[in-house]
Amino acid sequence: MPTPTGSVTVSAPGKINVCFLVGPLLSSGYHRVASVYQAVSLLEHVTATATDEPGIGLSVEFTPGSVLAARARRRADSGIDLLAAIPRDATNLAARAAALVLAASDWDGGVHLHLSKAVPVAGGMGGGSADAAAALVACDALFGTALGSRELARLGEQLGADVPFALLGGVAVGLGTGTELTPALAPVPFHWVLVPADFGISTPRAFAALDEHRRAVTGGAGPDRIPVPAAPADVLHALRAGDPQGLAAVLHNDLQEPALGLAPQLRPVLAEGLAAGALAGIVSGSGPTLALLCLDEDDAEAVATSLGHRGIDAVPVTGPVTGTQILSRTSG
Ligand SMILES: C[C@@](CO)(OP(=O)(O)O)[C@H](O)COP(=O)(O)OP(=O)(O)OC[C@H]1O[C@@H](n2ccc(N)nc2=O)[C@H](O)[C@@H]1O
Ligand SMILES: Nc1ncnc2c1ncn2[C@@H]1O[C@H](COP(=O)(O)OP(=O)(O)O)[C@@H](O)[C@H]1O
Repeated sequence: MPTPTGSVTVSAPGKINVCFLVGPLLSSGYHRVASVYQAVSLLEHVTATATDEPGIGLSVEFTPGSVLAARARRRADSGIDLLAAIPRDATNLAARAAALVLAASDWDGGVHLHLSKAVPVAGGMGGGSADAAAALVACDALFGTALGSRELARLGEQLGADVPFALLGGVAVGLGTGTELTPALAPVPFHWVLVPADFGISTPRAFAALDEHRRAVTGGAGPDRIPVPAAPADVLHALRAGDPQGLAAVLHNDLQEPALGLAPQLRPVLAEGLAAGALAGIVSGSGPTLALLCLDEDDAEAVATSLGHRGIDAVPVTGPVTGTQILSRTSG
């Protein structure tokens, strides 16, 4: 392998689960799911730079011009540092990804990762997973490990259930714990308005709340007895047909009620989104980001503007978009 020099910058998308069905609880603590992922045009960027000193360095910013950056500036005025929610040590998903690629390389130096974040943190949109996917691809290109997409997906799976999808992008069905991916067709863009919350929801807490609810309604029967969910044909049909009204009718997330139970203040925001003209609204993944599906680009702009007038941050996006992409490479 050649000596790594310079930097590689890679982008990776956040995601919405347009359908998320949660099946049985496994002994690993994970659940079997059927997830229909759609990658959307809210991107994370990771720049990996080779360093002579061993180890993994990390710096993080909110992408200049993003809603996250604007919000962070407002909160900084009240003495709150929103970047503090992002781990800067070896537990950061991007650092863990870099460590896996370093281990597969013969480079005895290190790497510095710079994360530029536009996806809400702990928002149910897979931002950390996107950072991990981007770091895997950036380090693979930097170290010349040429791991290939299957091996990168295998490493991604070790980092989190959403990482393989962030590598792939587009639209895909995820079975197993969400990592067994089959790409699906969605030839026409869909228009969404994202409403990021100013707090996070822990993914394990949302799954645990669902399990508790299931225990309560089944009179104690275990969440391990829930049937294994299958890919939803109606959702895949609406995506293939490019039919936003059809998709609006079948959006579904088993984690929505648990997330709304943990964050009831989201209910009126969902209602405001519908009143502003969205076709339907859903909690993305384990929340708390809301994804409002709109008829077309003009409607999405109008819904975002209307919510903005009511003091609610709202970001129009489209999907599907591609997975990880190498954007630039400098040679030191
Ligand atoms: C819910 C989803 C929907 O896409 O996304 P987010 O809301 O986190 O973005 C995913 O299933 C999350 O993916 P990810 O955030 O990568 O999860 P991981 O780090 O692998 O797992 C965190 C924890 O979530 C729970 N978990 C995750 C996936 C799964 N199939 N079953 C689970 O029960 C487990 O408690 C696990 O310890
Ligand atoms: N690169 C990263 N960006 C954001 N959060 C990270 C990252 N690495 C680790 N984390 C941790 O993972 C948690 C979930 O982050 P994130 O991926 O943004 O949300 P979600 O799993 O809801 O999509 C955060 O609360 C944080 O503690």
